[in-house]
Amino acid sequence: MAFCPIFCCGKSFDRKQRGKKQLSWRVFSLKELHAATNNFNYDNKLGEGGFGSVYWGQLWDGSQIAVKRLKVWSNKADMEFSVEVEILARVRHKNLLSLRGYCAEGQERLIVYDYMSNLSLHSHLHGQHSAECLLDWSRRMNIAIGSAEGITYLHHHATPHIIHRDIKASNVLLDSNFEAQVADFGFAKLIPDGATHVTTRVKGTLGYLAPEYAMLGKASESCDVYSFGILLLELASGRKPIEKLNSTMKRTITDWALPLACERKFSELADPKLNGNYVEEELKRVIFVAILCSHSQPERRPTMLEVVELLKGESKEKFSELENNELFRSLQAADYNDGASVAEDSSDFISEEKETKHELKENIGLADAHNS
Ligand SMILES: Nc1ncnc2c1ncn2[C@@H]1O[C@H](COP(=O)(O)OP(=O)(O)OP(=O)(O)O)[C@@H](O)[C@H]1O
Repeated sequence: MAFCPIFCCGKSFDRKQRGKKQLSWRVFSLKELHAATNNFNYDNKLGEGGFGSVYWGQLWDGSQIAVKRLKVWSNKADMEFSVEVEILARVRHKNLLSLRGYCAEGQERLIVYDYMSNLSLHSHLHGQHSAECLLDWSRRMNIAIGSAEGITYLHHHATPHIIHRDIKASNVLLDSNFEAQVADFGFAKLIPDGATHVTTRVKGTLGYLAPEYAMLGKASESCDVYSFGILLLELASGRKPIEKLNSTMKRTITDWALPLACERKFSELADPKLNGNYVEEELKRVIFVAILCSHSQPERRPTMLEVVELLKGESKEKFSELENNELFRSLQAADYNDGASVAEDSSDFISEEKETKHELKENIGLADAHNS
Protein backbone atom coordinates (compact mmCIF):
# COMPACT_ATOMS: atom_id res chain seq x y z
CA MET A 1 0.00 0.00 0.00
CA ALA A 2 1.21 3.43 -0.87
CA PHE A 3 -0.31 5.45 1.98
CA CYS A 4 1.70 8.44 3.00
CA PRO A 5 2.82 9.03 6.58
CA ILE A 6 0.59 12.11 6.91
CA PHE A 7 -2.38 10.00 6.16
CA CYS A 8 -1.52 7.21 8.56
CA CYS A 9 -0.94 9.29 11.65
CA GLY A 10 -3.33 12.13 10.88
CA LYS A 11 -1.43 14.40 13.25
CA SER A 12 0.21 16.72 10.78
CA PHE A 13 -2.77 19.06 10.52
CA ASP A 14 -2.69 22.55 11.74
CA ARG A 15 -5.16 22.32 14.64
CA LYS A 16 -6.51 25.81 13.99
CA GLN A 17 -7.20 24.94 10.35
CA ARG A 18 -8.91 21.74 11.41
CA GLY A 19 -11.17 23.48 13.87
CA LYS A 20 -12.41 25.87 11.19
CA LYS A 21 -14.56 23.31 9.46
CA GLN A 22 -15.33 19.63 9.78
CA LEU A 23 -13.86 17.68 12.66
CA SER A 24 -10.77 15.60 12.00
CA TRP A 25 -10.92 12.64 9.68
CA ARG A 26 -10.86 9.05 10.86
CA VAL A 27 -10.52 5.49 9.62
CA PHE A 28 -13.79 3.72 8.83
CA SER A 29 -14.25 -0.05 8.86
CA LEU A 30 -15.62 -1.72 5.76
CA LYS A 31 -18.40 -3.16 7.91
CA GLU A 32 -19.46 0.32 8.98
CA LEU A 33 -19.52 1.58 5.38
CA HIS A 34 -21.47 -1.49 4.22
CA ALA A 35 -24.04 -0.79 6.92
CA ALA A 36 -24.17 2.94 6.08
CA THR A 37 -24.75 2.39 2.35
CA ASN A 38 -27.04 -0.65 2.58
CA ASN A 39 -24.24 -2.81 1.15
CA PHE A 40 -23.47 -0.28 -1.58
CA ASN A 41 -26.96 -0.69 -2.86
CA TYR A 42 -27.68 0.52 -6.39
CA ASP A 43 -30.42 2.77 -4.98
CA ASN A 44 -27.80 4.57 -2.89
CA LYS A 45 -25.63 5.36 -5.89
CA LEU A 46 -25.14 9.10 -6.46
CA GLY A 47 -23.14 8.77 -9.63
CA GLU A 48 -20.00 7.47 -11.23
CA GLY A 49 -16.75 9.22 -12.04
CA GLY A 50 -13.44 8.30 -13.59
CA PHE A 51 -12.26 6.31 -10.58
CA GLY A 52 -15.36 4.70 -9.24
CA SER A 53 -18.88 5.06 -7.94
CA VAL A 54 -20.13 7.39 -5.25
CA TYR A 55 -22.78 6.19 -2.78
CA TRP A 56 -24.97 8.03 -0.32
CA GLY A 57 -24.89 6.66 3.22
CA GLN A 58 -25.97 7.35 6.76
CA LEU A 59 -23.83 6.64 9.81
CA TRP A 60 -25.04 5.36 13.17
CA ASP A 61 -25.11 8.95 14.49
CA GLY A 62 -27.50 9.99 11.70
CA SER A 63 -24.97 12.02 9.72
CA GLN A 64 -25.03 11.68 5.95
CA ILE A 65 -21.96 10.73 3.98
CA ALA A 66 -20.86 10.20 0.38
CA VAL A 67 -18.55 7.23 -0.12
CA LYS A 68 -16.32 7.02 -3.18
CA ARG A 69 -15.53 3.37 -3.91
CA LEU A 70 -12.71 2.77 -6.34
CA LYS A 71 -13.85 0.42 -9.07
CA VAL A 72 -10.85 -1.33 -10.54
CA TRP A 73 -7.95 -2.17 -8.37
CA SER A 74 -4.62 -1.63 -10.07
CA ASN A 75 -1.29 -0.04 -9.26
CA LYS A 76 -2.38 3.05 -11.15
CA ALA A 77 -5.57 3.38 -9.14
CA ASP A 78 -3.57 2.79 -5.99
CA MET A 79 -1.35 5.72 -6.86
CA GLU A 80 -4.29 8.01 -7.68
CA PHE A 81 -5.99 7.04 -4.45
CA SER A 82 -3.02 7.84 -2.28
CA VAL A 83 -2.54 11.15 -4.14
CA GLU A 84 -6.13 12.15 -3.55
CA VAL A 85 -6.03 11.09 0.05
CA GLU A 86 -2.78 12.89 0.81
CA ILE A 87 -4.01 16.12 -0.72
CA LEU A 88 -7.42 15.99 0.88
CA ALA A 89 -5.94 15.23 4.25
CA ARG A 90 -3.93 18.45 4.11
CA VAL A 91 -6.47 20.86 2.72
CA ARG A 92 -9.18 22.52 4.77
CA HIS A 93 -11.20 25.49 3.54
CA LYS A 94 -14.90 26.40 3.73
CA ASN A 95 -15.22 26.08 -0.07
CA LEU A 96 -13.30 22.84 -0.52
CA LEU A 97 -14.92 19.46 0.05
CA SER A 98 -12.95 17.94 2.87
CA LEU A 99 -12.19 14.37 3.61
CA ARG A 100 -14.12 12.80 6.43
CA GLY A 101 -12.25 9.55 6.46
CA TYR A 102 -11.12 6.53 4.53
CA CYS A 103 -11.25 2.77 4.52
CA ALA A 104 -8.56 0.44 3.21
CA GLU A 105 -9.39 -3.19 3.86
CA GLY A 106 -8.36 -6.07 1.63
CA GLN A 107 -8.87 -4.97 -1.95
CA GLU A 108 -11.32 -2.21 -1.02
CA ARG A 109 -10.26 1.45 -1.10
CA LEU A 110 -12.91 3.96 -0.13
CA ILE A 111 -12.97 7.66 0.65
CA VAL A 112 -15.63 9.18 2.86
CA TYR A 113 -16.87 12.77 2.42
CA ASP A 114 -19.68 14.83 3.87
CA TYR A 115 -22.79 14.40 1.78
CA MET A 116 -23.66 17.54 -0.17
CA SER A 117 -27.44 17.50 -0.22
CA ASN A 118 -27.80 19.83 -3.20
CA LEU A 119 -25.48 17.68 -5.30
CA SER A 120 -23.44 19.26 -8.07
CA LEU A 121 -23.68 22.57 -9.91
CA HIS A 122 -23.88 20.49 -13.11
CA SER A 123 -27.06 18.79 -11.87
CA HIS A 124 -28.70 22.24 -11.40
CA LEU A 125 -27.54 23.73 -14.69
CA HIS A 126 -27.98 20.77 -17.02
CA GLY A 127 -29.05 17.69 -15.07
CA GLN A 128 -31.66 16.25 -12.78
CA HIS A 129 -32.39 19.53 -10.91
CA SER A 130 -32.32 21.90 -13.87
CA ALA A 131 -36.12 22.03 -14.26
CA GLU A 132 -36.53 23.17 -10.64
CA CYS A 133 -34.72 26.48 -11.29
CA LEU A 134 -33.26 26.64 -7.78
CA LEU A 135 -30.31 28.80 -8.75
CA ASP A 136 -31.44 32.40 -8.52
CA TRP A 137 -28.94 35.16 -9.22
CA SER A 138 -27.77 35.67 -5.65
CA ARG A 139 -27.05 31.95 -5.28
CA ARG A 140 -25.13 31.98 -8.55
CA MET A 141 -23.05 34.95 -7.43
CA ASN A 142 -22.35 33.24 -4.12
CA ILE A 143 -21.32 30.04 -5.90
CA ALA A 144 -19.04 32.01 -8.26
CA ILE A 145 -17.27 33.78 -5.38
CA GLY A 146 -17.19 30.72 -3.10
CA SER A 147 -15.70 28.39 -5.69
CA ALA A 148 -13.20 31.12 -6.68
CA GLU A 149 -12.15 31.38 -3.03
CA GLY A 150 -11.75 27.60 -2.77
CA ILE A 151 -9.48 27.51 -5.84
CA THR A 152 -7.59 30.59 -4.60
CA TYR A 153 -6.83 28.65 -1.43
CA LEU A 154 -5.41 25.76 -3.49
CA HIS A 155 -3.27 28.08 -5.64
CA HIS A 156 -2.08 30.64 -3.13
CA HIS A 157 -2.43 29.38 0.42
CA ALA A 158 -2.03 25.59 0.48
CA THR A 159 1.53 24.41 1.09
CA PRO A 160 2.76 23.34 -1.36
CA HIS A 161 0.41 24.97 -3.87
CA ILE A 162 -2.07 22.72 -5.61
CA ILE A 163 -3.31 22.74 -9.21
CA HIS A 164 -6.77 21.18 -9.34
CA ARG A 165 -6.64 20.23 -13.06
CA ASP A 166 -10.30 19.26 -13.39
CA ILE A 167 -12.37 22.32 -12.52
CA LYS A 168 -15.86 21.78 -13.93
CA ALA A 169 -19.52 22.05 -12.93
CA SER A 170 -19.76 18.44 -11.73
CA ASN A 171 -16.84 19.08 -9.38
CA VAL A 172 -18.56 22.02 -7.69
CA LEU A 173 -20.85 20.51 -5.07
CA LEU A 174 -23.54 22.43 -3.19
CA ASP A 175 -24.32 22.01 0.49
CA SER A 176 -27.75 22.46 2.08
CA ASN A 177 -27.31 26.26 1.92
CA PHE A 178 -26.12 26.18 -1.70
CA GLU A 179 -22.61 27.07 -0.59
CA ALA A 180 -20.03 25.87 -3.12
CA GLN A 181 -17.59 23.12 -2.20
CA VAL A 182 -14.96 22.40 -4.84
CA ALA A 183 -14.46 18.63 -5.00
CA ASP A 184 -12.37 15.91 -6.59
CA PHE A 185 -8.73 16.37 -5.99
CA GLY A 186 -8.01 13.01 -7.54
CA PHE A 187 -6.29 14.71 -10.44
CA ALA A 188 -4.45 17.31 -8.50
CA LYS A 189 -0.72 17.09 -8.07
CA LEU A 190 1.37 18.92 -5.56
CA ILE A 191 3.60 21.54 -7.15
CA PRO A 192 7.02 21.84 -5.54
CA ASP A 193 7.63 25.34 -4.16
CA GLY A 194 9.21 27.63 -6.73
CA ALA A 195 8.18 25.58 -9.73
CA THR A 196 6.03 27.49 -12.20
CA HIS A 197 4.57 24.53 -13.95
CA VAL A 198 4.83 20.80 -14.18
CA THR A 199 4.69 18.89 -17.44
CA THR A 200 2.67 15.84 -16.87
CA ARG A 201 -0.23 13.75 -18.09
CA VAL A 202 -3.24 15.55 -19.47
CA LYS A 203 -6.33 14.87 -17.43
CA GLY A 204 -9.41 16.93 -17.58
CA THR A 205 -12.68 17.37 -19.34
CA LEU A 206 -13.15 18.61 -22.87
CA GLY A 207 -14.62 22.08 -22.98
CA TYR A 208 -12.78 23.12 -19.84
CA LEU A 209 -9.22 22.37 -20.92
CA ALA A 210 -6.82 25.27 -21.44
CA PRO A 211 -5.32 25.05 -24.96
CA GLU A 212 -1.71 24.88 -23.75
CA TYR A 213 -2.60 22.08 -21.36
CA ALA A 214 -4.49 20.13 -24.02
CA MET A 215 -1.69 20.58 -26.56
CA LEU A 216 1.46 20.37 -24.50
CA GLY A 217 0.40 18.86 -21.19
CA LYS A 218 1.74 21.88 -19.31
CA ALA A 219 -0.30 22.13 -16.14
CA SER A 220 -0.15 25.36 -14.20
CA GLU A 221 -2.46 27.44 -12.03
CA SER A 222 -3.49 29.40 -15.13
CA CYS A 223 -5.00 26.20 -16.61
CA ASP A 224 -7.36 26.15 -13.62
CA VAL A 225 -8.09 29.84 -14.23
CA TYR A 226 -9.05 28.98 -17.82
CA SER A 227 -11.39 26.18 -16.67
CA PHE A 228 -12.86 28.47 -14.03
CA GLY A 229 -13.62 31.06 -16.73
CA ILE A 230 -15.60 28.43 -18.65
CA LEU A 231 -17.42 27.48 -15.46
CA LEU A 232 -18.34 31.15 -14.82
CA LEU A 233 -19.79 31.52 -18.31
CA GLU A 234 -21.76 28.32 -17.80
CA LEU A 235 -23.08 29.57 -14.44
CA ALA A 236 -24.20 32.93 -15.85
CA SER A 237 -25.65 31.68 -19.14
CA GLY A 238 -26.87 28.18 -18.30
CA ARG A 239 -25.17 26.97 -21.49
CA LYS A 240 -22.84 24.01 -21.80
CA PRO A 241 -19.09 24.55 -22.42
CA ILE A 242 -19.47 23.12 -25.92
CA GLU A 243 -22.62 23.34 -27.98
CA LYS A 244 -23.37 21.18 -31.00
CA LEU A 245 -24.28 23.39 -33.98
CA ASN A 246 -24.84 20.60 -36.48
CA SER A 247 -23.61 17.07 -37.10
CA THR A 248 -20.00 18.17 -37.63
CA MET A 249 -19.53 21.57 -36.00
CA LYS A 250 -19.42 22.55 -32.38
CA ARG A 251 -19.10 25.98 -30.80
CA THR A 252 -17.35 26.79 -27.56
CA ILE A 253 -19.11 28.89 -24.95
CA THR A 254 -16.41 31.58 -25.25
CA ASP A 255 -16.92 31.87 -29.02
CA TRP A 256 -20.60 32.40 -28.32
CA ALA A 257 -20.14 34.84 -25.43
CA LEU A 258 -17.36 37.15 -26.65
CA PRO A 259 -19.24 38.92 -29.47
CA LEU A 260 -22.23 39.45 -27.16
CA ALA A 261 -19.95 40.84 -24.44
CA CYS A 262 -18.33 43.21 -26.96
CA GLU A 263 -21.76 44.50 -27.90
CA ARG A 264 -22.77 44.68 -24.20
CA LYS A 265 -25.78 42.44 -24.86
CA PHE A 266 -26.02 41.22 -21.30
CA SER A 267 -29.67 40.23 -21.46
CA GLU A 268 -28.76 37.73 -24.19
CA LEU A 269 -25.88 36.39 -22.13
CA ALA A 270 -27.98 35.76 -19.00
CA ASP A 271 -29.53 32.35 -18.45
CA PRO A 272 -33.16 32.56 -19.73
CA LYS A 273 -34.15 30.62 -16.59
CA LEU A 274 -33.38 33.75 -14.58
CA ASN A 275 -36.29 35.49 -16.33
CA GLY A 276 -34.39 38.75 -16.31
CA ASN A 277 -33.93 38.64 -12.53
CA TYR A 278 -30.26 39.44 -12.11
CA VAL A 279 -28.10 42.34 -11.02
CA GLU A 280 -26.70 43.75 -14.25
CA GLU A 281 -23.52 45.12 -12.67
CA GLU A 282 -22.74 41.69 -11.19
CA LEU A 283 -23.57 39.84 -14.39
CA LYS A 284 -21.24 42.19 -16.25
CA ARG A 285 -18.46 41.46 -13.77
CA VAL A 286 -18.96 37.70 -14.09
CA ILE A 287 -18.97 37.80 -17.89
CA PHE A 288 -15.91 40.05 -18.30
CA VAL A 289 -13.92 38.15 -15.69
CA ALA A 290 -14.94 34.81 -17.25
CA ILE A 291 -13.82 35.85 -20.72
CA LEU A 292 -10.50 37.17 -19.47
CA CYS A 293 -9.94 33.93 -17.50
CA SER A 294 -10.47 31.83 -20.61
CA HIS A 295 -8.06 33.80 -22.80
CA SER A 296 -6.03 31.51 -25.05
CA GLN A 297 -2.77 33.09 -23.85
CA PRO A 298 -2.07 32.03 -20.27
CA GLU A 299 -0.09 35.20 -19.49
CA ARG A 300 -3.17 37.32 -20.25
CA ARG A 301 -5.28 35.49 -17.67
CA PRO A 302 -5.71 36.91 -14.16
CA THR A 303 -4.65 35.03 -11.01
CA MET A 304 -7.37 33.56 -8.82
CA LEU A 305 -6.63 36.24 -6.21
CA GLU A 306 -7.47 38.89 -8.83
CA VAL A 307 -10.54 36.91 -9.90
CA VAL A 308 -11.94 36.99 -6.35
CA GLU A 309 -11.26 40.71 -6.04
CA LEU A 310 -12.95 41.44 -9.37
CA LEU A 311 -15.96 39.21 -8.73
CA LYS A 312 -16.55 40.85 -5.37
CA GLY A 313 -16.36 44.26 -7.00
CA GLU A 314 -13.72 45.32 -4.49
CA SER A 315 -11.74 47.43 -6.90
CA LYS A 316 -13.69 49.80 -9.13
CA GLU A 317 -10.50 50.89 -10.88
CA LYS A 318 -9.49 47.34 -11.78
CA PHE A 319 -12.96 46.63 -13.08
CA SER A 320 -13.10 49.71 -15.26
CA GLU A 321 -9.66 48.74 -16.60
CA LEU A 322 -11.07 45.32 -17.42
CA GLU A 323 -14.21 46.74 -18.99
CA ASN A 324 -12.11 48.94 -21.22
CA ASN A 325 -9.74 46.14 -22.12
CA GLU A 326 -9.18 46.05 -25.89
CA LEU A 327 -10.59 42.53 -25.81
CA PHE A 328 -14.08 43.94 -25.26
CA ARG A 329 -13.85 46.96 -27.55
CA SER A 330 -14.29 45.23 -30.86
CA LEU A 331 -14.81 41.78 -32.19
CA GLN A 332 -11.45 40.16 -31.82
CA ALA A 333 -12.61 36.61 -31.34
CA ALA A 334 -10.02 35.21 -33.72
CA ASP A 335 -7.20 36.86 -31.81
CA TYR A 336 -8.71 35.90 -28.48
CA ASN A 337 -8.80 32.19 -29.12
CA ASP A 338 -6.16 31.93 -31.84
CA GLY A 339 -8.89 30.98 -34.29
CA ALA A 340 -9.67 27.80 -32.40
CA SER A 341 -13.01 26.16 -32.87
CA VAL A 342 -14.03 22.66 -32.16
CA ALA A 343 -14.84 20.50 -35.11
CA GLU A 344 -15.80 16.88 -35.32
CA ASP A 345 -17.00 14.60 -32.64
CA SER A 346 -14.75 13.99 -29.71
CA SER A 347 -14.94 12.28 -26.39
CA ASP A 348 -15.92 14.30 -23.35
CA PHE A 349 -13.22 13.05 -21.12
CA ILE A 350 -9.54 12.48 -21.57
CA SER A 351 -8.28 9.98 -19.09
CA GLU A 352 -5.44 8.15 -20.75
CA GLU A 353 -1.84 9.25 -20.76
CA LYS A 354 -1.05 10.85 -24.11
CA GLU A 355 2.58 11.16 -24.94
CA THR A 356 2.63 13.16 -28.13
CA LYS A 357 1.12 16.41 -29.29
CA HIS A 358 -0.28 14.67 -32.34
CA GLU A 359 -2.08 12.05 -30.29
CA LEU A 360 -3.51 14.76 -28.11
CA LYS A 361 -4.79 16.87 -30.96
CA GLU A 362 -6.48 13.87 -32.48
CA ASN A 363 -8.06 12.94 -29.22
CA ILE A 364 -9.69 16.21 -28.37
CA GLY A 365 -10.80 16.96 -31.91
CA LEU A 366 -8.82 20.19 -32.10
CA ALA A 367 -6.52 19.03 -34.86
CA ASP A 368 -4.77 22.05 -36.39
CA ALA A 369 -7.28 24.52 -34.99
CA HIS A 370 -4.87 26.04 -32.47
CA ASN A 371 -2.11 26.41 -34.99
CA SER A 372 -4.07 28.40 -37.49
N1 LIG B 1 -19.90 14.54 -1.33
C1 LIG B 1 -20.82 14.38 -2.28
N2 LIG B 1 -22.09 14.67 -2.03
C2 LIG B 1 -23.05 14.52 -2.99
N3 LIG B 1 -22.79 14.07 -4.24
C3 LIG B 1 -21.53 13.76 -4.54
C4 LIG B 1 -20.47 13.88 -3.58
N4 LIG B 1 -19.30 13.51 -4.17
C5 LIG B 1 -19.62 13.16 -5.43
N5 LIG B 1 -20.94 13.30 -5.66
C6 LIG B 1 -21.62 13.04 -6.93
O1 LIG B 1 -21.27 11.74 -7.35
C7 LIG B 1 -21.05 11.71 -8.76
C8 LIG B 1 -19.70 11.08 -9.09
O2 LIG B 1 -18.66 11.90 -8.55
P1 LIG B 1 -17.13 11.74 -8.95
O3 LIG B 1 -16.36 12.79 -8.23
O4 LIG B 1 -16.72 10.33 -8.72
O5 LIG B 1 -17.12 11.95 -10.50
P2 LIG B 1 -17.32 13.22 -11.45
O6 LIG B 1 -16.82 14.44 -10.75
O7 LIG B 1 -18.72 13.24 -11.94
O8 LIG B 1 -16.39 12.81 -12.65
P3 LIG B 1 -14.81 12.75 -12.71
O9 LIG B 1 -14.36 11.50 -12.06
O10 LIG B 1 -14.61 12.77 -14.17
O11 LIG B 1 -14.30 13.99 -12.04
C9 LIG B 1 -21.18 13.15 -9.26
O12 LIG B 1 -22.45 13.30 -9.84
C10 LIG B 1 -21.09 13.99 -8.03
O13 LIG B 1 -21.91 15.13 -8.15
